[in-house]
Amino acid sequence: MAFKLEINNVSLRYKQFEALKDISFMIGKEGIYGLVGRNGAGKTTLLSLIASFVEPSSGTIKIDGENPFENARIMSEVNFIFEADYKEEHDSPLDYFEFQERYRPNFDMPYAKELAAKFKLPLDKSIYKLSDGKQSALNVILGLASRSRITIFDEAYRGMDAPTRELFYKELLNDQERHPRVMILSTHLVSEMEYLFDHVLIIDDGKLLINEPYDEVVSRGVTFTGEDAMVDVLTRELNRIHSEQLGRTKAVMVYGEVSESLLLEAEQSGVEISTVTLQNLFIHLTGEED
Ligand SMILES: Nc1ncnc2c1ncn2[C@@H]1O[C@H](COP(=O)(O)OP(=O)(O)OP(=O)(O)O)[C@@H](O)[C@H]1O
Repeated sequence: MAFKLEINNVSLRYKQFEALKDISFMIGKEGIYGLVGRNGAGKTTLLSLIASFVEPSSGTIKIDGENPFENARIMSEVNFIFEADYKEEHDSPLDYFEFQERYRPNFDMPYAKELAAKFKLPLDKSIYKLSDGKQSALNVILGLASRSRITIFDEAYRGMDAPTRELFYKELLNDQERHPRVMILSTHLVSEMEYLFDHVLIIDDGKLLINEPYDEVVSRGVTFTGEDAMVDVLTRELNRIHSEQLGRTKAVMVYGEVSESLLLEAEQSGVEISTVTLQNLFIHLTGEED
C-alpha cells in the first residue's frame, strides 16, 4: 500500500522571497511521478518539504495521515536522493549500503550489490575519490535498493553520461514493476525521461501549473498546421500556447480540450493536426512567449 502524500495550501518563503505559492496536490497511489519545472521553479524546495528537510511557512503536509516532520516512522520510508557533496566522504559505497541496511526497513543488500556491478561502482573505494558519474550511480543505487515507499530522485542523473542514464531508467522501470511504490523524479531532461512518467506535475515560478496523468497531459496538446487564416479561425477560441509562421503556413500549438467537430472541420479544410510531446508542452507552457 502506498503512503498517501497530501500537500495542502503549502507556501514556502525564504525571507521575503516566496519560492512556493499555495501548492496543493495529493498522491494516493504507486507510480512514477515526473516533477517538471524550469531552473528556479521550486522543484528542490518542494521535494525538500516532502522529505521534511524544511517546514512550510504555511499550509500542511501529511504522509500516511501524519505530519512527517521529525517523524521517524514516516521518515524511514521517505528517501530523498539528491546530488550530495561527497568532497570529504572517506567512507566507501559498501559502508553506505551497510548503514542503509540498518536504517531502511526494506533495503535489499543483494540487489544493491547487483546494481553496483551493473553500474561498475567499486564497493570499497572512498566515495570522495569516485568520479561524478560514479557518485551519481551510488545515489541512484541507494534510492532503488532502499525500496522506500516514497522515493524522491532530485535530478539524480546529473553526473551520469547518456548510457548510464539509460541503465538507470531501465532499472527504475524494472524495479518499479517488481516493487511498486511512489517515485518522484524531478527533471528538466523532459524529452529523455517522459516515457517513464505515469503522472506529471509541472511547477512554474513556485505555482503548480499541471497535475495530471501523463496520457491526459499529452492528449491535451495539439498543433494545427496549415494556411494561416484558416488556422487562426480554427484556433481562435482555444488556449494557444505557441505559434510559428513560414510564408503563408502557420503552426499553432494549443493546450486544452479540442472538440471532435473542430478536428473534423480542420481535416475538411486541409489543416493538419498533430500531437505534441511533453517536452514541447513544458517549453511553451512555462516559456515567456505568447
Ligand atoms: N536557501 C535559500 N534562500 C533563498 N532563496 C532560495 C534558497 N533556496 C532556493 N531559493 C530560491 O528559491 C527558488 C526555487 O529554488 P529551487 O532550488 O527549489 O528551484 P529548482 O526548480 O529546483 O531549480 P533548478 O532546476 O535550477 O535546480 C529559486 O529562485 C531559488 O533562488
